Amino acid sequence: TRSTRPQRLLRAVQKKAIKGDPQSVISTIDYFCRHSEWAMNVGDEKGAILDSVVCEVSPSTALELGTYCGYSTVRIARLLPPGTKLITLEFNPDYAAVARQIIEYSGLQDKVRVLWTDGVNHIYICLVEGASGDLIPKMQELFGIKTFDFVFLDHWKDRYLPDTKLLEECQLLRKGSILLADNVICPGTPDYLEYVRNSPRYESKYFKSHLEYTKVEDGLEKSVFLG
Ligand SMILES: O=C(NC/C=C/[C@H]1O[C@@H](n2cnc3cncnc32)[C@H](O)[C@@H]1O)c1cc([N+](=O)[O-])cc(O)c1O
Ligand SMILES: [Mg+2]
Repeated sequence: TRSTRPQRLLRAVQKKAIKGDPQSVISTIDYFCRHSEWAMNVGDEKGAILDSVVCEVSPSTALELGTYCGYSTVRIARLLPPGTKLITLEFNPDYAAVARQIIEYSGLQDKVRVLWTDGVNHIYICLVEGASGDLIPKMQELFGIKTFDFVFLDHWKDRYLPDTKLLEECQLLRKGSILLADNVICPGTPDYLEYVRNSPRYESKYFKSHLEYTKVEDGLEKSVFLG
């Protein structure tokens, strides 16, 4: 059967990127998506904004919702000091398999710790297969996480708001926690945007950019949880 787009993206990384070099993995994926096949990675332009926010926050605990191929996982992990806990959630096993290989190819697998959700044994790779709605309530129990300093939202757009409310309910956000949301214009997350921009519990700011690898407007919304 025909390969999938994530598999073709992985093959491009294995063929063209320098093993153990995260920047080369990132550049290879961006080149592939610009010149061969578009894919829904946050991309280089919005990725630079993501980088600046990660550096500014320098989180000791971080959560990514929607790993997909692991592009933004590598972008984030390459900026984190060792010992940081970056949990990335992906419920599609095929995407998770590709992401794990891309994370390992970049040499970041020890930095990006994952705990499986099978509850049987904890294999330390930071990629958890499971749905955010099921996993968020288990963060303390499974990973010993008290609160997240940084959350990157890039999964199904209608999950941003329910998962943000779930993070609040599970007390996984503290005063000063930063939420950074991709695609708030395209494809758009209107209910999430309305919430973080009008809730007294958040201070929000929009970073105008473009949809990855295109000239279409898109942007990132950075929201500080005020407690
Ligand atoms: O649709 C987009 N992203 C959805 C991303 C979804 C990814 O997150 C996972 N997921 C979903 N809910 C989950 C819950 N729990 C765990 N993984 C989950 C899905 O298995 C997929 O790997 C998108 C679309 C465009 N676009 O131009 O069309 C551009 C973008 O930048 C995008 O991010
Ligand atoms: Mg996105």
